[in-house]
Amino acid sequence: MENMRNTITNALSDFFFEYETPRQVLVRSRRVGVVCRLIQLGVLAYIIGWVFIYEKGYQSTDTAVSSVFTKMKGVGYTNESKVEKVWDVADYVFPPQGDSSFVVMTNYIITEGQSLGSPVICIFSGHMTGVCNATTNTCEVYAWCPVEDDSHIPECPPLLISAENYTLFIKNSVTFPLFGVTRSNLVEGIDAEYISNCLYHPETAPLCPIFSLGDVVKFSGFNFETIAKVGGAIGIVVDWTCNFDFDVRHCKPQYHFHGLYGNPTEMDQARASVGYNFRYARHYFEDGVQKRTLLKVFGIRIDIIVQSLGRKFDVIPTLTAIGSGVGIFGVATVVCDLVLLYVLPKREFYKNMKFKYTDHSQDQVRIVCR
Ligand SMILES: Nc1ncnc2c1ncn2[C@@H]1O[C@H](COP(=O)(O)OP(=O)(O)OP(=O)(O)O)[C@@H](O)[C@H]1O
Repeated sequence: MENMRNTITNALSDFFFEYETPRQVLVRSRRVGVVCRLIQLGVLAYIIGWVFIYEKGYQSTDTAVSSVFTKMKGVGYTNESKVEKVWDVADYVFPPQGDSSFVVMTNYIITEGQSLGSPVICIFSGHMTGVCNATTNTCEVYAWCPVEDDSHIPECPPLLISAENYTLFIKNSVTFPLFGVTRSNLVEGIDAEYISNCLYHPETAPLCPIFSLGDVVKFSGFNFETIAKVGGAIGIVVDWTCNFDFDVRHCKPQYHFHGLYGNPTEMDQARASVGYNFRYARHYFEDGVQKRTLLKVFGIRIDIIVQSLGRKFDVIPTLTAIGSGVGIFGVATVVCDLVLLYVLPKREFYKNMKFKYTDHSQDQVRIVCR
Protein backbone atom coordinates (compact mmCIF):
# COMPACT_ATOMS: atom_id res chain seq x y z
CA MET A 1 0.00 0.00 0.00
CA GLU A 2 2.82 2.33 1.02
CA ASN A 3 4.72 1.40 -2.17
CA MET A 4 1.76 2.14 -4.31
CA ARG A 5 1.29 5.58 -2.72
CA ASN A 6 4.98 6.37 -3.33
CA THR A 7 4.73 5.31 -6.96
CA ILE A 8 1.71 7.53 -7.55
CA THR A 9 3.37 10.49 -5.78
CA ASN A 10 6.53 10.04 -7.90
CA ALA A 11 4.53 9.81 -11.10
CA LEU A 12 2.61 12.95 -10.24
CA SER A 13 5.73 14.89 -9.29
CA ASP A 14 7.41 13.71 -12.56
CA PHE A 15 4.38 14.87 -14.51
CA PHE A 16 4.12 18.30 -12.88
CA PHE A 17 7.77 19.20 -12.14
CA GLU A 18 9.58 17.90 -15.25
CA TYR A 19 9.70 19.27 -18.77
CA GLU A 20 10.74 17.34 -21.88
CA THR A 21 12.29 19.06 -24.86
CA PRO A 22 13.55 17.35 -28.07
CA ARG A 23 17.32 17.17 -28.50
CA GLN A 24 18.60 18.71 -31.73
CA VAL A 25 21.51 17.37 -33.76
CA LEU A 26 23.38 20.11 -35.57
CA VAL A 27 24.85 18.68 -38.77
CA ARG A 28 27.61 20.65 -40.41
CA SER A 29 27.20 19.39 -43.94
CA ARG A 30 27.01 21.71 -46.94
CA ARG A 31 25.09 19.21 -49.02
CA VAL A 32 22.37 18.58 -46.44
CA GLY A 33 22.27 22.28 -45.51
CA VAL A 34 21.77 23.36 -49.13
CA VAL A 35 19.11 20.65 -49.80
CA CYS A 36 17.24 21.60 -46.63
CA ARG A 37 17.33 25.34 -47.30
CA LEU A 38 16.27 24.87 -50.95
CA ILE A 39 13.26 22.78 -49.92
CA GLN A 40 12.34 25.31 -47.22
CA LEU A 41 12.67 28.09 -49.79
CA GLY A 42 10.41 26.17 -52.19
CA VAL A 43 7.81 25.67 -49.47
CA LEU A 44 8.01 29.36 -48.53
CA ALA A 45 7.60 30.40 -52.17
CA TYR A 46 4.61 28.06 -52.50
CA ILE A 47 2.94 29.46 -49.36
CA ILE A 48 3.53 33.12 -50.16
CA GLY A 49 3.30 32.99 -53.97
CA TRP A 50 0.61 30.41 -54.58
CA VAL A 51 -1.44 30.14 -51.39
CA PHE A 52 -1.43 33.81 -50.38
CA ILE A 53 -0.84 35.92 -53.50
CA TYR A 54 -2.28 33.78 -56.34
CA GLU A 55 -5.04 31.83 -54.54
CA LYS A 56 -5.64 34.63 -52.01
CA GLY A 57 -5.87 32.12 -49.17
CA TYR A 58 -6.29 34.95 -46.64
CA GLN A 59 -9.76 35.84 -47.98
CA SER A 60 -13.18 34.27 -47.69
CA THR A 61 -15.28 34.02 -50.86
CA ASP A 62 -18.92 34.40 -51.87
CA THR A 63 -20.94 34.18 -55.10
CA ALA A 64 -23.68 36.66 -55.96
CA VAL A 65 -27.40 36.36 -56.52
CA SER A 66 -28.37 38.36 -59.58
CA SER A 67 -31.10 39.57 -61.88
CA VAL A 68 -30.87 40.60 -65.53
CA PHE A 69 -33.13 42.74 -67.74
CA THR A 70 -32.60 43.31 -71.44
CA LYS A 71 -34.03 45.63 -74.04
CA MET A 72 -33.44 45.59 -77.80
CA LYS A 73 -33.80 48.55 -80.12
CA GLY A 74 -33.59 48.96 -83.87
CA VAL A 75 -35.78 48.74 -86.93
CA GLY A 76 -35.68 46.20 -89.76
CA TYR A 77 -37.11 46.58 -93.26
CA THR A 78 -38.08 43.94 -95.81
CA ASN A 79 -39.47 44.15 -99.33
CA GLU A 80 -40.61 40.70 -100.40
CA SER A 81 -42.56 40.38 -103.65
CA LYS A 82 -43.17 44.12 -103.54
CA VAL A 83 -44.70 43.86 -100.06
CA GLU A 84 -42.92 46.31 -97.80
CA LYS A 85 -42.70 45.61 -94.09
CA VAL A 86 -41.13 47.40 -91.16
CA TRP A 87 -40.07 45.18 -88.26
CA ASP A 88 -39.61 46.76 -84.88
CA VAL A 89 -38.69 45.29 -81.52
CA ALA A 90 -42.25 44.06 -80.85
CA ASP A 91 -41.99 41.93 -84.02
CA TYR A 92 -38.51 40.45 -83.90
CA VAL A 93 -37.75 39.74 -80.19
CA PHE A 94 -39.07 36.54 -78.58
CA PRO A 95 -40.18 36.77 -75.80
CA PRO A 96 -40.59 40.53 -75.68
CA GLN A 97 -40.47 41.03 -71.87
CA GLY A 98 -36.70 41.52 -71.66
CA ASP A 99 -35.59 38.16 -70.26
CA SER A 100 -31.98 37.14 -69.79
CA SER A 101 -32.48 34.62 -72.59
CA PHE A 102 -34.21 35.70 -75.80
CA VAL A 103 -34.17 35.36 -79.57
CA VAL A 104 -33.67 38.11 -82.14
CA MET A 105 -35.27 37.10 -85.43
CA THR A 106 -32.89 37.58 -88.36
CA ASN A 107 -34.56 35.48 -91.06
CA TYR A 108 -37.92 33.79 -91.55
CA ILE A 109 -40.18 31.76 -93.80
CA ILE A 110 -43.67 33.18 -93.74
CA THR A 111 -46.88 31.28 -94.60
CA GLU A 112 -49.82 33.67 -94.64
CA GLY A 113 -53.55 33.07 -94.53
CA GLN A 114 -53.56 29.53 -93.13
CA SER A 115 -57.02 28.32 -92.15
CA LEU A 116 -58.72 25.22 -90.80
CA GLY A 117 -61.46 24.58 -93.31
CA SER A 118 -63.25 21.34 -94.10
CA PRO A 119 -60.98 18.32 -94.07
CA VAL A 120 -58.22 18.69 -96.67
CA ILE A 121 -55.46 16.44 -97.88
CA CYS A 122 -52.19 17.77 -96.63
CA ILE A 123 -48.79 16.15 -96.37
CA PHE A 124 -48.37 17.86 -93.04
CA SER A 125 -48.88 16.92 -89.44
CA GLY A 126 -52.52 17.15 -88.48
CA HIS A 127 -55.46 15.38 -86.94
CA MET A 128 -56.36 12.16 -88.85
CA THR A 129 -59.98 12.25 -90.04
CA GLY A 130 -60.10 8.51 -90.68
CA VAL A 131 -60.91 8.98 -94.41
CA CYS A 132 -58.36 7.20 -96.59
CA ASN A 133 -58.01 6.69 -100.32
CA ALA A 134 -56.76 3.19 -101.23
CA THR A 135 -55.95 4.18 -104.86
CA THR A 136 -53.65 7.08 -104.00
CA ASN A 137 -52.55 5.54 -100.68
CA THR A 138 -53.29 8.77 -98.81
CA CYS A 139 -55.32 9.66 -95.75
CA GLU A 140 -57.03 12.95 -94.98
CA VAL A 141 -55.84 15.07 -92.09
CA TYR A 142 -57.44 18.11 -90.55
CA ALA A 143 -54.64 20.71 -90.59
CA TRP A 144 -53.64 24.33 -91.20
CA CYS A 145 -53.47 24.85 -94.94
CA PRO A 146 -51.84 25.92 -97.18
CA VAL A 147 -48.87 24.06 -95.73
CA GLU A 148 -45.55 25.70 -95.11
CA ASP A 149 -42.86 25.28 -97.74
CA ASP A 150 -39.49 25.53 -95.97
CA SER A 151 -37.42 23.86 -98.67
CA HIS A 152 -35.72 27.17 -99.41
CA ILE A 153 -34.27 29.41 -96.68
CA PRO A 154 -33.96 33.06 -97.80
CA GLU A 155 -30.32 34.04 -98.14
CA CYS A 156 -28.07 36.50 -100.00
CA PRO A 157 -28.80 38.31 -97.75
CA PRO A 158 -31.03 36.91 -94.97
CA LEU A 159 -34.26 38.91 -94.78
CA LEU A 160 -33.38 40.88 -91.65
CA ILE A 161 -29.67 41.39 -92.27
CA SER A 162 -30.18 44.91 -90.88
CA ALA A 163 -30.34 43.23 -87.44
CA GLU A 164 -26.57 43.80 -87.39
CA ASN A 165 -27.29 47.40 -86.37
CA TYR A 166 -29.81 46.61 -83.61
CA THR A 167 -28.67 47.52 -80.12
CA LEU A 168 -29.01 45.57 -76.90
CA PHE A 169 -29.25 47.19 -73.46
CA ILE A 170 -28.29 44.96 -70.50
CA LYS A 171 -29.32 45.90 -66.96
CA ASN A 172 -27.81 43.66 -64.30
CA SER A 173 -27.81 43.84 -60.51
CA VAL A 174 -25.82 41.53 -58.22
CA THR A 175 -25.83 41.04 -54.43
CA PHE A 176 -23.10 39.32 -52.43
CA PRO A 177 -25.07 38.20 -49.33
CA LEU A 178 -22.00 37.30 -47.21
CA PHE A 179 -20.47 40.77 -47.58
CA GLY A 180 -23.79 42.68 -47.78
CA VAL A 181 -22.79 44.39 -51.05
CA THR A 182 -25.13 45.18 -53.95
CA ARG A 183 -23.82 46.42 -57.29
CA SER A 184 -25.35 47.27 -60.65
CA ASN A 185 -23.68 47.27 -64.07
CA LEU A 186 -24.74 50.92 -64.32
CA VAL A 187 -21.75 51.80 -62.15
CA GLU A 188 -20.63 55.24 -61.01
CA GLY A 189 -20.28 57.54 -64.01
CA ILE A 190 -22.76 55.64 -66.21
CA ASP A 191 -25.58 58.19 -66.31
CA ALA A 192 -28.54 58.75 -68.67
CA GLU A 193 -26.51 61.01 -70.95
CA TYR A 194 -23.64 58.51 -71.22
CA ILE A 195 -26.06 55.63 -72.01
CA SER A 196 -27.76 57.56 -74.77
CA ASN A 197 -24.45 58.11 -76.58
CA CYS A 198 -22.23 55.12 -75.82
CA LEU A 199 -21.69 51.78 -77.55
CA TYR A 200 -19.76 48.96 -75.89
CA HIS A 201 -16.18 48.43 -76.99
CA PRO A 202 -13.74 46.25 -74.97
CA GLU A 203 -11.05 48.95 -74.99
CA THR A 204 -12.72 52.33 -75.47
CA ALA A 205 -16.06 51.76 -73.66
CA PRO A 206 -15.77 48.57 -71.54
CA LEU A 207 -18.50 49.65 -69.09
CA CYS A 208 -21.11 50.82 -71.61
CA PRO A 209 -24.18 48.56 -71.22
CA ILE A 210 -25.37 49.13 -74.83
CA PHE A 211 -24.13 46.52 -77.33
CA SER A 212 -24.47 46.43 -81.10
CA LEU A 213 -25.76 43.00 -82.21
CA GLY A 214 -23.17 42.96 -85.00
CA ASP A 215 -20.37 43.50 -82.45
CA VAL A 216 -21.74 40.80 -80.13
CA VAL A 217 -21.67 38.33 -83.04
CA LYS A 218 -18.19 39.46 -84.08
CA PHE A 219 -16.74 39.26 -80.53
CA SER A 220 -18.12 35.74 -80.14
CA GLY A 221 -16.24 34.64 -83.27
CA PHE A 222 -19.22 34.19 -85.62
CA ASN A 223 -19.87 35.48 -89.11
CA PHE A 224 -23.02 37.60 -89.00
CA GLU A 225 -24.40 36.58 -92.38
CA THR A 226 -24.07 32.84 -91.61
CA ILE A 227 -25.67 33.06 -88.17
CA ALA A 228 -28.38 35.42 -89.47
CA LYS A 229 -29.38 32.98 -92.17
CA VAL A 230 -29.83 29.78 -90.17
CA GLY A 231 -29.66 30.99 -86.55
CA GLY A 232 -27.38 30.19 -83.62
CA ALA A 233 -26.75 30.93 -79.96
CA ILE A 234 -24.42 33.37 -78.22
CA GLY A 235 -23.60 33.68 -74.52
CA ILE A 236 -22.78 37.08 -73.02
CA VAL A 237 -21.01 36.49 -69.71
CA VAL A 238 -21.18 39.33 -67.18
CA ASP A 239 -18.22 38.64 -64.94
CA TRP A 240 -18.17 40.13 -61.43
CA THR A 241 -14.82 39.24 -59.87
CA CYS A 242 -14.51 41.63 -56.93
CA ASN A 243 -12.02 42.21 -54.13
CA PHE A 244 -13.90 43.88 -51.28
CA ASP A 245 -10.66 44.66 -49.42
CA PHE A 246 -10.70 47.69 -51.72
CA ASP A 247 -13.50 50.23 -52.13
CA VAL A 248 -16.69 48.73 -53.66
CA ARG A 249 -16.41 51.28 -56.47
CA HIS A 250 -13.65 49.07 -57.91
CA CYS A 251 -16.15 46.22 -58.23
CA LYS A 252 -17.09 46.55 -61.92
CA PRO A 253 -18.42 44.06 -64.46
CA GLN A 254 -16.48 42.65 -67.37
CA TYR A 255 -18.23 41.34 -70.47
CA HIS A 256 -17.16 38.25 -72.39
CA PHE A 257 -18.75 36.80 -75.52
CA HIS A 258 -18.95 33.13 -76.39
CA GLY A 259 -20.41 31.35 -79.38
CA LEU A 260 -22.62 28.68 -77.83
CA TYR A 261 -24.02 27.07 -80.94
CA GLY A 262 -23.91 27.55 -84.68
CA ASN A 263 -20.38 28.44 -85.70
CA PRO A 264 -19.38 27.22 -89.15
CA THR A 265 -17.21 24.30 -87.92
CA GLU A 266 -20.03 23.03 -85.68
CA MET A 267 -22.44 23.31 -88.59
CA ASP A 268 -20.16 21.09 -90.66
CA GLN A 269 -20.19 18.48 -87.88
CA ALA A 270 -23.94 18.71 -87.22
CA ARG A 271 -25.35 18.46 -90.73
CA ALA A 272 -28.43 16.70 -89.34
CA SER A 273 -29.64 19.90 -87.66
CA VAL A 274 -28.09 23.15 -88.74
CA GLY A 275 -28.65 26.45 -86.94
CA TYR A 276 -31.50 27.38 -84.63
CA ASN A 277 -35.16 27.94 -85.49
CA PHE A 278 -38.68 27.63 -84.11
CA ARG A 279 -42.23 28.22 -85.35
CA TYR A 280 -44.49 31.04 -84.24
CA ALA A 281 -48.08 31.84 -85.27
CA ARG A 282 -50.14 35.03 -85.18
CA HIS A 283 -53.88 34.31 -85.11
CA TYR A 284 -56.64 36.54 -86.47
CA PHE A 285 -60.21 36.35 -87.78
CA GLU A 286 -61.13 37.17 -91.39
CA ASP A 287 -64.81 37.16 -92.39
CA GLY A 288 -65.58 35.12 -89.29
CA VAL A 289 -62.98 32.47 -90.21
CA GLN A 290 -60.08 31.80 -87.85
CA LYS A 291 -56.82 32.27 -89.71
CA ARG A 292 -53.15 32.51 -88.86
CA THR A 293 -49.82 33.66 -90.21
CA LEU A 294 -47.11 31.06 -89.55
CA LEU A 295 -43.52 32.15 -89.19
CA LYS A 296 -40.58 29.77 -89.17
CA VAL A 297 -38.19 32.01 -87.29
CA PHE A 298 -34.40 31.80 -87.69
CA GLY A 299 -32.62 33.93 -85.14
CA ILE A 300 -29.79 34.63 -82.78
CA ARG A 301 -30.53 33.33 -79.32
CA ILE A 302 -28.75 35.38 -76.67
CA ASP A 303 -28.16 34.04 -73.17
CA ILE A 304 -26.90 36.50 -70.55
CA ILE A 305 -24.91 34.50 -68.00
CA VAL A 306 -23.82 36.15 -64.74
CA GLN A 307 -20.61 34.83 -63.22
CA SER A 308 -19.44 36.16 -59.87
CA LEU A 309 -16.81 35.74 -57.18
CA GLY A 310 -16.43 38.17 -54.26
CA ARG A 311 -13.45 38.04 -51.87
CA LYS A 312 -12.65 39.73 -48.57
CA PHE A 313 -10.00 39.33 -45.83
CA ASP A 314 -11.03 36.91 -43.10
CA VAL A 315 -9.09 35.69 -40.03
CA ILE A 316 -10.18 32.05 -40.26
CA PRO A 317 -8.94 31.29 -43.81
CA THR A 318 -5.76 33.26 -43.02
CA LEU A 319 -4.98 31.10 -39.95
CA THR A 320 -5.89 27.93 -41.86
CA ALA A 321 -3.52 28.87 -44.71
CA ILE A 322 -0.69 29.71 -42.27
CA GLY A 323 -1.28 26.48 -40.32
CA SER A 324 -1.19 24.30 -43.42
CA GLY A 325 1.92 26.17 -44.62
CA VAL A 326 3.74 25.51 -41.34
CA GLY A 327 2.73 21.85 -41.62
CA ILE A 328 4.25 21.62 -45.10
CA PHE A 329 7.57 22.89 -43.68
CA GLY A 330 7.83 19.44 -42.03
CA VAL A 331 8.40 18.00 -45.52
CA ALA A 332 11.83 19.69 -45.60
CA THR A 333 12.86 17.93 -42.35
CA VAL A 334 11.70 14.52 -43.61
CA VAL A 335 13.57 14.85 -46.94
CA CYS A 336 16.74 16.15 -45.27
CA ASP A 337 16.64 13.31 -42.72
CA LEU A 338 16.37 10.79 -45.57
CA VAL A 339 19.38 12.34 -47.34
CA LEU A 340 21.32 12.46 -44.09
CA LEU A 341 20.60 8.91 -42.91
CA TYR A 342 20.40 6.95 -46.18
CA VAL A 343 22.21 8.84 -48.97
CA LEU A 344 25.34 10.57 -47.66
CA PRO A 345 28.61 8.52 -47.42
CA LYS A 346 28.87 9.35 -43.68
CA ARG A 347 25.33 8.14 -43.03
CA GLU A 348 26.38 5.62 -40.35
CA PHE A 349 28.10 8.37 -38.41
CA TYR A 350 25.03 10.61 -38.61
CA LYS A 351 22.80 7.70 -37.61
CA ASN A 352 24.89 7.20 -34.49
CA MET A 353 24.68 10.89 -33.71
CA LYS A 354 20.94 11.06 -34.26
CA PHE A 355 19.92 7.90 -32.43
CA LYS A 356 21.17 6.89 -29.05
CA TYR A 357 21.33 3.14 -28.53
CA THR A 358 21.16 1.53 -25.10
CA ASP A 359 21.78 -2.07 -24.20
CA HIS A 360 18.79 -2.95 -22.09
CA SER A 361 18.41 -6.66 -21.43
CA GLN A 362 18.83 -8.47 -24.79
CA ASP A 363 16.99 -5.96 -26.96
CA GLN A 364 18.44 -2.81 -28.35
CA VAL A 365 16.36 0.18 -27.40
CA ARG A 366 16.73 3.12 -29.73
CA ILE A 367 16.31 6.63 -28.32
CA VAL A 368 15.42 9.11 -30.99
CA CYS A 369 16.83 12.58 -30.63
CA ARG A 370 14.92 15.17 -32.57
N1 LIG B 1 -31.44 48.69 -76.82
C1 LIG B 1 -31.12 49.94 -76.55
N2 LIG B 1 -30.28 50.61 -77.36
C2 LIG B 1 -29.93 51.87 -77.10
N3 LIG B 1 -30.37 52.59 -76.04
C3 LIG B 1 -31.23 51.98 -75.22
C4 LIG B 1 -31.65 50.64 -75.43
N4 LIG B 1 -32.50 50.31 -74.45
C5 LIG B 1 -32.62 51.38 -73.66
N5 LIG B 1 -31.87 52.40 -74.13
C6 LIG B 1 -31.75 53.72 -73.54
O1 LIG B 1 -31.38 53.57 -72.20
C7 LIG B 1 -32.05 54.48 -71.38
C8 LIG B 1 -32.72 53.76 -70.25
O2 LIG B 1 -33.62 52.81 -70.78
P1 LIG B 1 -34.98 52.44 -70.00
O3 LIG B 1 -35.56 51.28 -70.70
O4 LIG B 1 -34.66 52.30 -68.56
O5 LIG B 1 -35.82 53.77 -70.17
P2 LIG B 1 -37.06 54.12 -71.12
O6 LIG B 1 -37.19 55.59 -71.14
O7 LIG B 1 -38.25 53.35 -70.69
O8 LIG B 1 -36.56 53.59 -72.53
P3 LIG B 1 -37.27 53.77 -73.94
O9 LIG B 1 -36.35 54.67 -74.73
O10 LIG B 1 -37.30 52.39 -74.50
O11 LIG B 1 -38.63 54.32 -73.74
C9 LIG B 1 -33.02 55.23 -72.29
O12 LIG B 1 -32.39 56.45 -72.64
C10 LIG B 1 -33.12 54.39 -73.51
O13 LIG B 1 -33.32 55.14 -74.66
